[in-house]
Amino acid sequence: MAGMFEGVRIVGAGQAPYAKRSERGVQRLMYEAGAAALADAGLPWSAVDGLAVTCFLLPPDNAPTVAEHLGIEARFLFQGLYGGASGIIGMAHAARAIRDGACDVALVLAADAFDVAAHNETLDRFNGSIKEYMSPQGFGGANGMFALHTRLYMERHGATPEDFGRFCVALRENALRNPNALFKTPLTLDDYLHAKPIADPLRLYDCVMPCVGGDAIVLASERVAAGLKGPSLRILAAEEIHNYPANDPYAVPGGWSGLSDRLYRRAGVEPKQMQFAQLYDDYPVMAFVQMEGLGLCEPGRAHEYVRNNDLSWRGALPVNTGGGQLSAGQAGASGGMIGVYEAAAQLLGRAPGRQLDCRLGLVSGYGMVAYGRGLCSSAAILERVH
Ligand SMILES: CC(=O)CC(=O)SCCNC(=O)CCNC(=O)[C@H](O)C(C)(C)COP(=O)(O)OP(=O)(O)OC[C@H]1O[C@@H](n2cnc3c(N)ncnc32)[C@H](O)[C@@H]1OP(=O)(O)O
Repeated sequence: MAGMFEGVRIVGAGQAPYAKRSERGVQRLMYEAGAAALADAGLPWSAVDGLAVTCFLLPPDNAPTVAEHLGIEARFLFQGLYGGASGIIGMAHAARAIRDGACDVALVLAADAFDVAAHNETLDRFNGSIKEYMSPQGFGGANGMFALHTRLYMERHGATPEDFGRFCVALRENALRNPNALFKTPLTLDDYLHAKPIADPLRLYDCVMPCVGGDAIVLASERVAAGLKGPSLRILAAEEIHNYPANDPYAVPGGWSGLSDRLYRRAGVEPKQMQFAQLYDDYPVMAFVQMEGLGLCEPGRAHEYVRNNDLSWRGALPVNTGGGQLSAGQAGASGGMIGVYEAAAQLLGRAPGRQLDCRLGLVSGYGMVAYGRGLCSSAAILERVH
């Protein structure tokens, strides 16, 4: 079957390791992640002629200044404006540019240098409803909003704190095998349940920890990929949906149920074939909604799925195999690139300490950058070619 991204391959993945703090600026971290991905692919910087920068907190920098900083003479540039959905969207745009002959080798990258003051300012303003309705009441930031979503999910579906806790514990188990993850100590369900309250019902480990880091992948035309020694991946399908109308105004928002059928149909595969899922885990409840929308479990039943299935590397469908944002850290402005990186690294066989035996996997993204329901959702299915 002729795919959506015929003639395009993912050939490398790299990271600037996550850390709590660093003196290195965001451009430096992007350079480090890009250099690691290019070294992984076996390509020099001079081969790069396309760039997708997916950090949504980039201003006053922008994609041209990043290209300038990295010394890339670009024939394709993209800048992500879609929050945590941007990584997948940037990858898809870069793949289209290669498919259509605009460029041959594109870096898709993001990094976050994490400045506490700028971060707090952003969290109070980065979404219309938080800025205009919640922050003025002293209920600002993403923690306040997702506390409401979490409570709603609990009341509607009967989820318990233990269900969210099991999710966080599984991700920590995955992070312990990832040398680049921020969190290095085990987390028990008891630790989770007794952690400090943040915004009821959220506890500390329901929240991502903002950090420094960068993620990158390299896309190339089949012609370029054929000259490289390593394995390569196909993007079987990538979908995005924005401002997805919710039939139910009280449902936890998210558009994956609106893109899921198309995604699997265009990829020619089924949810049960997935060998991992890299979900956008800003809060466990959003990962639950992604599992449901993307057909990994029944609608409204993710909490039961988490009770009955091991989501760690030991289980049949490992989730967030590097620890996800909840346990590897949230290089928060990176537009969901952690999931894109982890999916590519796993399939390329370049996930030291945590490598799965896999050929096919799912990644999804989520951006909460507009008013209440004007959200950005994305997902992609990647396959190893050889
Ligand atoms: C982008 C999109 O479209 C959608 C999204 O992603 S929305 C999500 C955006 N991100 C956020 O909102 C960030 C959420 N996190 C937070 O606000 C903060 O981490 C928090 C309020 C949960 C905790 O902050 P805090 O109470 O000030 O903790 P702080 O005093 O900094 O740290 C105390 C300890 O807890 C640890 N810690 C802090 N946050 C942690 C977290 N989230 N998880 C685990 N440990 C954490 C620290 O490492 C520190 O440990 P040590 O004493 O061992 O050094």
